[in-house]
Formats: sequence, structure tokens, C-alpha cells
Amino acid sequence: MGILEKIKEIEAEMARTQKNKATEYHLGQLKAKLAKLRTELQAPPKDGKGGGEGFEVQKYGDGRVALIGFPSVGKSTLLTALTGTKSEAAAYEFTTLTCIPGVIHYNEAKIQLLDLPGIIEGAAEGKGRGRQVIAVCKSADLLLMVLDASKPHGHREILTRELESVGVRLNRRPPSIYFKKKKTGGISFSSTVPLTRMDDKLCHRILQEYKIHNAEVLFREDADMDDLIDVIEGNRRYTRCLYVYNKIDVCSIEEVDMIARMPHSIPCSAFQNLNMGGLLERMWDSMALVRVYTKKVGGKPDFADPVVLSADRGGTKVESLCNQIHRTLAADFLYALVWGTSSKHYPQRCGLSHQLEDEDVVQIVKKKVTTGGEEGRGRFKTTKKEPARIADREKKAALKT
Ligand SMILES: Nc1nc2c(ncn2[C@@H]2O[C@H](COP(=O)(O)OP(=O)(O)OP(=O)(O)O)[C@@H](O)[C@H]2O)c(=O)[nH]1
Ligand SMILES: [K+]
Ligand SMILES: [Mg+2]
Repeated sequence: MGILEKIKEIEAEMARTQKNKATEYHLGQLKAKLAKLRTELQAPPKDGKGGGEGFEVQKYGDGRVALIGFPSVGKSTLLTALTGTKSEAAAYEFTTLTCIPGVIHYNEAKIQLLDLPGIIEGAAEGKGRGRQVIAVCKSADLLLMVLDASKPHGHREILTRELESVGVRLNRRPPSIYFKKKKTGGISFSSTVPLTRMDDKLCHRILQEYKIHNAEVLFREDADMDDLIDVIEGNRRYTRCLYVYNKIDVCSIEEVDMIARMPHSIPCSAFQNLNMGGLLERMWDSMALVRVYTKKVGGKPDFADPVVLSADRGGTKVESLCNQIHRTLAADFLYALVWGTSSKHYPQRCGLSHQLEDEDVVQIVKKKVTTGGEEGRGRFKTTKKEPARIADREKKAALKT
């Protein structure tokens, strides 16, 4: 029996099984079996080919956003509207056959936007170009799920299920469960909060399915068996997603109003250029990028060319900033002077672990290098402390923009 048949069989058994306290343990075991098979299904094909022909697009810019949706919802029209890069759009389905990259310039940052072929129900199992599309989605920092506002809203659930089945979790945080495999000692199961959907026996049953006999499991929230399986599998991708309801030009004002009130949802029309600004603003907020303006001693902050940090990619600490500028900068780091919302006073002298915030101005002071020669090159110089007078000027400059 192939993996797909096995999956179908387990799904059928789960559908037959009544959900109650008595069947809970069996259900847990079935869910674990299903999760294992799905992971197996996603393993790269053994023939050595990645199967991602034309889909490997080089990462570019400060973040990556992917357009996912059914055929002909307007993904390509949207790419063209937002980036100016032309992606073929037409009234027939599957116009787009590969991954087309474009770049959005917004708030001095560069965001890569990827247009993708339409996907259909069953994409996760390899229908159409589903697998390649999903692989690209997994590499994105933000998904824009494009939906046709004039069509039934059930499409959103179908696509969410497809993504769920390949381990993509939309707008969710990883479960707060500590899990560590051990060599001996059996299974230790505990929790810091009362649990309503998990108990010792269910946890054992699921771990048994994974042939894990020694482990420490600590629930820090009232999580359920799906959460535990996600933590054991360890390959889940937690991605932010915005639901972009396109083609509102053919909807009633009441429908548009309803969409605008739903969480993570934006009504727009790529074709009529309606609410493109609103969409960009929401994208920007969702990505939570942190722009840091660096400045040299006595110089003005470089407001035109921020270093863009992301909590999802590399973090937003002073250390992340150093790493992004140069790989050896953190090692030469003495302290940083920070002006902005993250600092208590202007400037605040900070260490590598200080969390930066959007639009902070930072000056990095390096350790004195005694060997000489390379000093004073690049973005920063080795110096004495900044006089308060200059600091004050910079504070004003930093707050103005
Ligand atoms: N009325 C209306 N039509 C739109 C809008 N956006 C796109 N369209 C039309 O919808 C059709 C499909 O647009 P595409 O951009 O090709 O859609 P797609 O999602 O890229 O389609 P595939 O690549 O085939 O999956 C085209 O005829 C577009 O002109 C919109 O906002 N309003
Ligand atoms: K199309
Ligand atoms: Mg297209």
C-alpha cells in the first residue's frame, strides 16, 4: 500500500471514530500515525530530483512574501500592481506556470514578492504543481492568501487545510510545550497549568507511536494532542498570513465591509487599483520589520539606507545588527549608543543583547584595535565617548523622521 492510500485509510478511520473520552487515546495514536505518514510524503523524492524546476528563486531584500491561491483569483495582476514587474495575467486558469519574483519598495525596505501558479485541493498530495508551490510558501516570511471576494468563502478553509497537512501553521505561535528526548529514565510528563485536553496516558500513547520511551514533556499551556504532535515532529513552519480578498470591484459595499472586519483580512482590487496602499500597510505591519539607521561618530544617521532586521530571520538585537553589517563586528563590539523608542534615554549605552525597535538610530563603538591599519574603515570608527551636545542633536534628528 502506498503512503497516500495509508493516509486515506487512517482519515477514514478517524472519521468513523466517535469523539469521546473513551476513544481519545486511540484517536491520539491515529493522529500521530497520520502525522508520520504526512512527513514521509513530503520527503524529497528518491530519484534525486528536487522537482522544483523553475521554482528556485534567489532570496532578495529584507523579507519574502509569497502569493498563494486558487487559479485566476488575481495573483499575477496583484504582483504587477505592487511591484511593476509584469507577470502574465489572463482569464483562463493556470496562466502562471512558475515562480515569478518582483520587488516591493516600501519604507526604505525591499520586500521580495513571489507570484506562484494557482493551487487546487489536493495540492499537498502533489496535484498540479502543489508541492513546488508549497515548498516556496514554506520559505516565505509572510503569505498572502489571495481569494476571490466574489466567490464562496470556503476556499480559504480548503487552502488552510492543504497548508496544515504539510505542516504550515498560519497565524499561530509554536505550542508552549517543552519536549526533550532522553537516553534513560522513562517518560516524565508534567505541566505548569491545568490541562483539559491532555493527560499522562494520552501523552504516553502518542510518544509510543513515535517509539519514544524516554523523554521529558512539560506543558506550559493548555495544549492538545495536535500541539504535542507538532512539537514532536519538530518540522512545523509558523507563518504569518494575510487573507487578501481581491476583485472587490464586483462586490457589494456590504460584502466589502464584512471582509474588512474579519481578522487578518484585506479587501482590494488589483485590477482597479483599490486599497493597494491599505494592503501594503498591513503587509508591513505583519512583517514587523525593524529599520535601524546607523551613524558614524559625529556624523548624521544614514536615513536613506537602513539596516533591516526581522524577528523571524536573525532577530532584532544589537547583536543581530552587528551580524548583518559584518560577520566579525560582534567580536570587535564594545558598546552601542542607541537613540529611539527602544532606549530609556538619549543615547542609551547598550550591549549586544539590547532589543532594537523600528527606526532606532545606532552607533556602534568597537574595541580599540592595537594592531592598527584597518581602524576607521567601514560603517563605524573606534572612538572615545560621544559628547552630550552631539548626542542631543542626533536625538532630535532621530525623532524627526
Ligand atoms: N474584476 C476584477 N478582475 C480581476 C481583478 N484582478 C484580476 N482580475 C482578473 O482575473 C483574471 C485572472 O487574473 P490573474 O492575475 O491571471 O490570476 P492568477 O491568480 O494569477 O491566475 P493563475 O496564474 O492562472 O493561477 C484576469 O482576467 C484578471 O484581469 C480584480 O481586482 N477585479
Ligand atoms: K489566470
Ligand atoms: Mg497567475
